[in-house]
Amino acid sequence: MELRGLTQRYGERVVLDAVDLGLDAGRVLALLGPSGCGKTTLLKLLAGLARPDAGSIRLGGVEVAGAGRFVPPERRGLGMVFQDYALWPHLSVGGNVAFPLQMRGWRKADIAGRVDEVLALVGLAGQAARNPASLSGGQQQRVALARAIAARPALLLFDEPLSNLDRDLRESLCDEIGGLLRELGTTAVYVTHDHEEAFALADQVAVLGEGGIRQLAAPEQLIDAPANAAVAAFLKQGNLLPAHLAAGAMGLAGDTMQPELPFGVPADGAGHLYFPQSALRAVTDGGLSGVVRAQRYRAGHYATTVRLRPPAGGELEVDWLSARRHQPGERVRLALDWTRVRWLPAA
Ligand SMILES: Nc1ncnc2c1ncn2[C@@H]1O[C@H](COP(=O)(O)OP(=O)(O)OP(=O)(O)O)[C@@H](O)[C@H]1O
Repeated sequence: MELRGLTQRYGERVVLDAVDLGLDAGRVLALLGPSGCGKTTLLKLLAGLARPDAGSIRLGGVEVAGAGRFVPPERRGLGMVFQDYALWPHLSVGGNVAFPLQMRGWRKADIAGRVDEVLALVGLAGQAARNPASLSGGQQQRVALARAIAARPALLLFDEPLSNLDRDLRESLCDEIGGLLRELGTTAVYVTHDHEEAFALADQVAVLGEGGIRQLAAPEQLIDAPANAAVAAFLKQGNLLPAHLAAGAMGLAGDTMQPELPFGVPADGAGHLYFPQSALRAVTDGGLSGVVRAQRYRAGHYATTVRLRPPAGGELEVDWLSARRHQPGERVRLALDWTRVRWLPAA
């Protein structure tokens, strides 16, 4: 899949602004971003449910949208899974799965075998005769998944497929979809606003925002090294503290420090420190001073939120893994393991 300069406007609003994006065959890409950032718009352009205002889309080396060229959805070789399952209520489970095969002119005998095969793949062996309405939400989404993969599409598109399901089911089905995609080796684009889902499923995650891709990276890299403060703030996988550097001294949460920075010291000015919760430890002297605001026990430690003294008022908090229980309001001092700190530019 290759997008070049892909642009989509609604009236004055530019939702996608000259987006370039590539995905190798057999890989899974998650599109992650806040509500309204254009995830669904991008998916619709890929599916052929909308025409881009500018730019091009190539699938399997073939241009399906571009200057003067537009291949309709049914000729793009895609499978789609939607949030609301979108099963046809007048067809049985098997009828739903068979439908795209019938549309593609498969032979009857081949269709029956393939329907059984994909229903077994999604854990619904022997359920072909059932009415979709008699199934649970999770089972209905499995039928939709079976229908999407039945014709062996070159590209699978998912639009928040798990958001109507409860948490336990979401997690287990997410793992199953991930396993299935790898087993089939299908290229997939998966839209979600759930970070955990994106990290669990995808080889690559594109964080969308401000009309473009803020960062495209593997989950580990996004979590460990977000490209900038906006990405880190959206992902919430670590602590983010505004900081100010002037002549080697760092202004941080009301204190001035002269840290041994592990990174090349950037030019003087404003930025953010980014570090994992485990980079903080309690000390009796020095460090950042703050007040415990909330605490929750998690196997082996207390996940603790500490409110710092921001230099110019307002709220500034860090998350810290403490070995013991603290009372809300208790004063603490936290030292930072500077070897685990990154400096992030503002945007
Ligand atoms: N047909 C349309 N006409 C006008 N504006 C639209 C249309 N479709 C989407 N938009 C606007 O474009 C922006 C991006 O919408 P889109 O549905 O792609 O966002 P999203 O990232 O998928 O959001 P969500 O997570 O809430 O589904 C939104 O501001 C939306 O209101």
